[in-house]
Amino acid sequence: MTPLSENSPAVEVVDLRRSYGDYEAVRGISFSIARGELFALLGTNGAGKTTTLEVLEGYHPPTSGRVRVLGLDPFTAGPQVRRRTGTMLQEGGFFKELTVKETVDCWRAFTSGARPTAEVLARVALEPKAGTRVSQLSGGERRRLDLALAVLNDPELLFLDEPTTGMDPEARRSTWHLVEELRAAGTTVVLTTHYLEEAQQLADRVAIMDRGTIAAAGTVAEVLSGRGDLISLPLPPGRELAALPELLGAAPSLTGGRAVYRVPRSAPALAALHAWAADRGVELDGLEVRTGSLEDVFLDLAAASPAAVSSTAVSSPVPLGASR
Ligand SMILES: Nc1ncnc2c1ncn2[C@@H]1O[C@H](COP(=O)(O)OP(=O)(O)OP(=O)(O)O)[C@@H](O)[C@H]1O
Repeated sequence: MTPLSENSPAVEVVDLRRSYGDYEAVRGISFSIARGELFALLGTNGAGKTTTLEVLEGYHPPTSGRVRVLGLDPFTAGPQVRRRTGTMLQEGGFFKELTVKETVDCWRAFTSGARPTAEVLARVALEPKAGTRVSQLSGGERRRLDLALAVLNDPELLFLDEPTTGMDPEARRSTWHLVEELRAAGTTVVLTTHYLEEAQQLADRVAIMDRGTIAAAGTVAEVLSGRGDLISLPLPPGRELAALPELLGAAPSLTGGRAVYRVPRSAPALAALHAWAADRGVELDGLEVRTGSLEDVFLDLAAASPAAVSSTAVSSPVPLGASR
């Protein structure tokens, strides 16, 4: 067993490739995750996130490239890695006839160092459902049970594959709170999500996958840097507003009933816009300004590869596509 020094990364991926038959789902990606970091793997549908996660979790070997988790090869050293990691899969494999409490008791029986059942249920606010059969839980409650089981023994490294899918906004926020607490206690977290607000809220760093490669990576600020701000007005524009592309130095994209202009910085663009409007007595009704978001990065990826992204990306939190 290779020891993990304090400074070695919790996860190291070098030129990972993974094929299913002739189809290469992951095409040579590299990244590393420091201990205690929360890293979000984002991407379009079918981009290769789950495949990457499954290689990290030791379910598949890489087709080529090198992967280390807590200093170990997760495929050949599966049991050692699994003792120190927690995993919340997209689909939990529950016995549906057991109650919530029986499910936790059952998992505790074969997990060393597991927390007491009452504490586990309290962590995810499922105490009132302790006696309910798993088959009668809502989708969001089942995800909370999944999460409780993933953190049963306070893992050093936690894999969360779309943890809040199906949760209502309150449950989502309390899950974020729990994930933040775990991270504050030093847990490294690898998260995949289609909710971009979730990544913006939680992640120290993100990598955005598209068709098996990493299209952008860094802190959210780094990924957004240089992308500019967005100024938008409702459509149809008044006749005078036809001059705006020249004034703002950008042609608009037409989306959601609005003309959206991307400018390098909003402050000088707005000053020029208001001066221009005051000179001509033009009203700028419905003017909105916002900084760029991860959603914009996705919309750009969608424009480059329309088939890869669902068309539902409108407002946050936004599921950019359904789970497999
Ligand atoms: N067992 C498999 N056999 C063949 N192809 C597969 C298999 N699993 C995944 N794929 C294909 O590999 C590609 C990547 O799939 P993957 O599930 O890793 O993507 P993803 O980014 O997690 O997508 P989503 O966001 O839709 O869950 C997809 O085109 C998928 O159809």
